[in-house]
Amino acid sequence: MREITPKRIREMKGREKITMVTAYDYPSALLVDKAGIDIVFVGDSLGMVVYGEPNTLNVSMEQMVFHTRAVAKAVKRALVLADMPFGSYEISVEEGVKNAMRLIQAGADAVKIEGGADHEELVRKLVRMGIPVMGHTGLTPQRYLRLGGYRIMGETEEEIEEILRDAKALEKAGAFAVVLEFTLADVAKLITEEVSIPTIGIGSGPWVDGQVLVWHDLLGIYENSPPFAKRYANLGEAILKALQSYNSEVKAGEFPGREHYWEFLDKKDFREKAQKALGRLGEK
Ligand SMILES: Nc1nc(=O)c2c([nH]1)NC[C@@H]1CN(c3ccc(C(=O)N[C@@H](CCC(=O)O)C(=O)O)cc3)CN21
Ligand SMILES: CC(C)C(=O)C(=O)O
Ligand SMILES: [Mg+2]
Repeated sequence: MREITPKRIREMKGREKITMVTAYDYPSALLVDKAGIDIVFVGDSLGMVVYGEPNTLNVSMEQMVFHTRAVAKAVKRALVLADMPFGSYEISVEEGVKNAMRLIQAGADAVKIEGGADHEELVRKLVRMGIPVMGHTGLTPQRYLRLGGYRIMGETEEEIEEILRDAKALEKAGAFAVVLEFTLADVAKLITEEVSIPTIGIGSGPWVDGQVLVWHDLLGIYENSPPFAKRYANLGEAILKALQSYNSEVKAGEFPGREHYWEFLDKKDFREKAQKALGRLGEK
């Protein structure tokens, strides 16, 4: 059992801000855990930042299982959360249960589902079975086609009502937290006050119980980051410089240098061995 549990996350509301960052592979998950981040999150955003898709609609259960397994191997302390991808939980509660179990068996401590009111039954069933669930409302990227792109949510009375209904449904069904993505900050504040479970915001302002960012946005290794993401480093630039140095050093014959290879000290010894090896090959 890892140190950060859904119960701990729940208890952080009103006491300490919750931090969450995505990771999709072993080395990045090691670093997120080591940094003291509370939740290491295998998001379906991997479809975009790892696989180059224009949205998150083509992410499969297989991809989520493989990436979750790699991340889970690295994490000792943080809570490991895995996204349920598009198509893995909408058709029936049974399919949702089966797929959530696959993510748990791959090493996740909890799963995240987009939507709230529409999936109350699934959330309740998973929680009863012992699978902790995080909800997700506001901008739900899996509704990309209906929304006609990614945009801020909660401008109209109807949208505010929908977000409130989702958050309250999730609380009632037993979810341990809810992501509020790209809502007006006032709406996120209202939700945070209206529900007893922690709200984790992304692009929804400061009046929430925690924040989540995508690894590639935070580190500056993705060109199409959303406008609300903050770049804490410019690793894209650093990586490009390193690759250009390698390229020019190989072309110039400067790499590998003397410290990066091993040679026979006794050249005569080598010539004799090579002679014998060549001769033996010739006999065949
Ligand atoms: N790299 C990355 N970071 C994220 O935070 C993230 C993903 N990918 N993929 C899944 C969702 C999608 N997200 C997004 C992406 C773009 C905007 C956005 O508002 N972009 C433009 C407009 C784009 C459009 O017109 O479609 C903007 O300037 O508002 C918002 C949320 C947040 N999530
Ligand atoms: C944007 C976050 C919350 C997400 O769902 C993801 O990275 O997949
Ligand atoms: Mg997601």
